[in-house]
Amino acid sequence: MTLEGLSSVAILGAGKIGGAFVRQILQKTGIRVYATGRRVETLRGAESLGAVATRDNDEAVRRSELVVIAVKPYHFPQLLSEVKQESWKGKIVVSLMAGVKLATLRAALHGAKVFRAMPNLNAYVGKSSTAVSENLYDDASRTVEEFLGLFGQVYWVPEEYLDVWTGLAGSGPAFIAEVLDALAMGAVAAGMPRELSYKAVLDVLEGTAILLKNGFYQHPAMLRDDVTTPAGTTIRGLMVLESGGVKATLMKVIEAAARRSREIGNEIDSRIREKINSRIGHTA
Ligand SMILES: NC(=O)C1=CN([C@@H]2O[C@H](COP(=O)(O)OP(=O)(O)OC[C@H]3O[C@@H](n4cnc5c(N)ncnc54)[C@H](OP(=O)(O)O)[C@@H]3O)[C@@H](O)[C@H]2O)C=CC1
Ligand SMILES: O=C(O)[C@@H]1CCC=N1
Repeated sequence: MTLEGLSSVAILGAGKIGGAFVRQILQKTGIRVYATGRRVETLRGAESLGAVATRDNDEAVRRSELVVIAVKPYHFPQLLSEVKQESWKGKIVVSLMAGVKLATLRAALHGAKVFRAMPNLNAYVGKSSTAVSENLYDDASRTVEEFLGLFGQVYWVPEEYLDVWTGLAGSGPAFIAEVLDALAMGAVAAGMPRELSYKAVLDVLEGTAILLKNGFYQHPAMLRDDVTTPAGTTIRGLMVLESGGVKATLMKVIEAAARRSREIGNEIDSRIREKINSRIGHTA
């Protein structure tokens, strides 16, 4: 199935990332979107974007060919109890939940073609960097790749990289935002108004990203060296950066976020297995 062959998509949990997906799908395609949530504000928000908003997750799944799971990982067990098992059959399901493993998803969503993806909030403007696992089904994989392409760049990666990807690219916008805020505050401390500092720092970010992305430098360290004049201003700043252990700290930031993604995956797996076992116990 190509994207053009898709008539309806369900977004289960039209919150921050789910809402960004709803927005892009409706801006770029004629696909009908069923968006779910619990609070009136969530449903109204989705409706105002042009989605069919409902609290009924089962109905949203039944009426759609492709289903996106965009609830928090710890809400996944509850979501599962709201959708009949047979409703998942034959559906393409793309989970955006941090940490939740393919094995867990496959155990929970019998009969569905399951994908685990990790986008980021830049999906709101079609600039996500999204990793997805695994490329097992010909037709469905093509559909998923085209679908995720609506939100930005798509990379097929082995599942073993997805927790790191979550720490780096999924959480990334928050880390970059913190760094930008700190740099702008530094300029304020040195005497420049906040608004002007913020504008300047965003320009620096954009230009640096373009230089690196377009291959003008093979490595960020080469760009750094071109900026750095002997006994100039940059080297003085770099010395402070080094003595503050900023680079090591940022490396640990990504490591810690990736570790948390793995922990979440294990926690949710135990909860889902318990749920499945108790269901089997019930029917035996
Ligand atoms: N935020 C981000 O940048 C990214 C998040 N993710 C992943 O996406 C998922 C969502 O995160 P985020 O968008 O930040 O979280 P939000 O809390 O903004 O969105 C989650 C949504 O799920 C809804 N929800 C919860 N339970 C149910 C249910 N039983 N039925 C229907 N809707 C339900 C909530 O509805 P209500 O508001 O009405 O309570 C809420 O709107 C997480 O698993 C996260 O790991 C992945 C990549 C980036
Ligand atoms: O903080 C989180 O857990 C989610 C996953 C990636 C971005 N936000």
